[in-house]
Amino acid sequence: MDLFLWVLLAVGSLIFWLYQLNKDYYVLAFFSPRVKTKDGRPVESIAPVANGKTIFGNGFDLYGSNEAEIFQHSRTHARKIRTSYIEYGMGLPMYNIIDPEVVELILNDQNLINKSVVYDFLHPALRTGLLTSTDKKWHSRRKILTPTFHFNILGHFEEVFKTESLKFVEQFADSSEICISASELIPKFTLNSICETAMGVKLDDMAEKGNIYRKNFAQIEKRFIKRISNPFYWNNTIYNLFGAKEDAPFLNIIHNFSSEIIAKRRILLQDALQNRQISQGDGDDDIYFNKKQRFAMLDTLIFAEKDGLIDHQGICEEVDTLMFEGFDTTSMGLIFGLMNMSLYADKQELCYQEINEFIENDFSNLDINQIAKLKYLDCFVKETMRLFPSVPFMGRQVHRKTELANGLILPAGTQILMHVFDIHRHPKHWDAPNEFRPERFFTENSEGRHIYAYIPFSAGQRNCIGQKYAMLEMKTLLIVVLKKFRILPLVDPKSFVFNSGITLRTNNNIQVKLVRRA
Ligand code: HEM
Repeated sequence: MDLFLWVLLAVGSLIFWLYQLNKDYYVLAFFSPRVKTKDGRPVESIAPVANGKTIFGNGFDLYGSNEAEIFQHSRTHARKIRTSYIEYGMGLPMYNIIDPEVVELILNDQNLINKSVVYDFLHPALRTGLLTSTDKKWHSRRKILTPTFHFNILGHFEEVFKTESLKFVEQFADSSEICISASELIPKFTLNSICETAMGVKLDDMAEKGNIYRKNFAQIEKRFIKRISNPFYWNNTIYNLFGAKEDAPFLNIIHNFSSEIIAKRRILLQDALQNRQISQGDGDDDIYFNKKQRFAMLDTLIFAEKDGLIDHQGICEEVDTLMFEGFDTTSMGLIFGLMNMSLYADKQELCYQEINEFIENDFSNLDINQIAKLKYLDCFVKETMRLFPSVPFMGRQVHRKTELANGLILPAGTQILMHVFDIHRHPKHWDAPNEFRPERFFTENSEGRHIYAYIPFSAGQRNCIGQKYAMLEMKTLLIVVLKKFRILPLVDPKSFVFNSGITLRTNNNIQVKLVRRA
């Protein structure tokens, strides 16, 4: 009897202790520390807590889901909850943001520049390059790479975009009309462009290897999503023991591809390294640049290596990062850009008229200055990226307790998930958010709109370093295609099923019909 009482007392005490502890930690969500408020108000009055599918908070909400279900999970919450919300799972609070007002608080906070744990899942592929690194390493890499995206350098890259765009349309030289799969052809164009501009290497004699690279990267992306959907694999040790070996063959192929590119460029640069001249100028000229040879971003890294600012491993990290960031993102922008041209004939016509006004038929004046005059095309591309942001999601991690101006206190370890896809379609900030209307971006129609309602390239310190490059590349191809062809629709986006990926994905093969202009 005594024993029974002792057991009862012990169990009662344990329950009482857990009950008390549950105020500070979501006990069943593996002791996730709770988000609190500065003035003691209920958290729900600022950010509702989403109901989980199991008693373990939200930790198993995605368990076993496929890419489309994972994508829909966040969309459904955004539709139902209609404001930024909190989830708890696997020992971590997750602050899901769909409001521009809250995104502004996060992206402007100097202490919130560390990426969320999800980006750790990219480490095997990208290691810790500019996208995934933190603190001093990130600062020093950003400093090395920033000058390579300077206006003057972009002017040189524009030459490459033009040449590659002309090569793109040359494929259809014999056809008066042709149905093409943008999903298949565009990634080849963007991979060629990034290899030449960033790496200074033409893919012409490595085309097959380029195809293999793209296929293997797609596999890595699938593995990445699988890892997100299985909370047991969020832990690196468990993943390395049970999941990582399946990644190895894909990783080897992409790392070998980038190593081969680096080796090729090192040979090309050997002369330049021997006789290198470093411009002493300030600002515009403050970049390693050999005038006899076309500059590539990789050159900056190789020269920085000579100055002891980066090592070979660091160069590989940045090359893998630039390849990945610079090819898949612009691919999606262009695929959806061509699709929207095909779907909205009247808006395509406005782009075409404008292009005809400013760009010669032989493209002789197609340069960065002329492209800047194409205001409607600019709005068209922006609207495409609003509805189909190549990077639909960004994550940050709170490394020490942080108070936000909206009254929330986020404990250390909180994962901040910014859903760009939902922010870009937030009904409070966008009229008829699902309609394609480039005119929204006219200056007079943008007045009063929250600046953070549109963040395809992020904002703040960790914004996209390649945004001007990306816009230029996408516009150049659209200009060349539009000058030569009318673009007709072959797909209905209503039938699309979106998938979660590192970038926005759909299983649908996006095709368009090109009809040669007279
Ligand atoms: C349509 C095309 C593109 C889109 C929509 C895009 C979007 C973004 C976004 C949203 C981020 C922030 C990611 C985050 O915070 O997690 C980012 C970062 C980055 N992007 Fe882009 N990007 C594009 C093209 C490019 C290109 C062409 C390059 C390079 C050639 C590039 C290089 C990078 C790098 C290196 C970062 C990391 C910057 C840092 O953390 O300092 N991106 N991009």
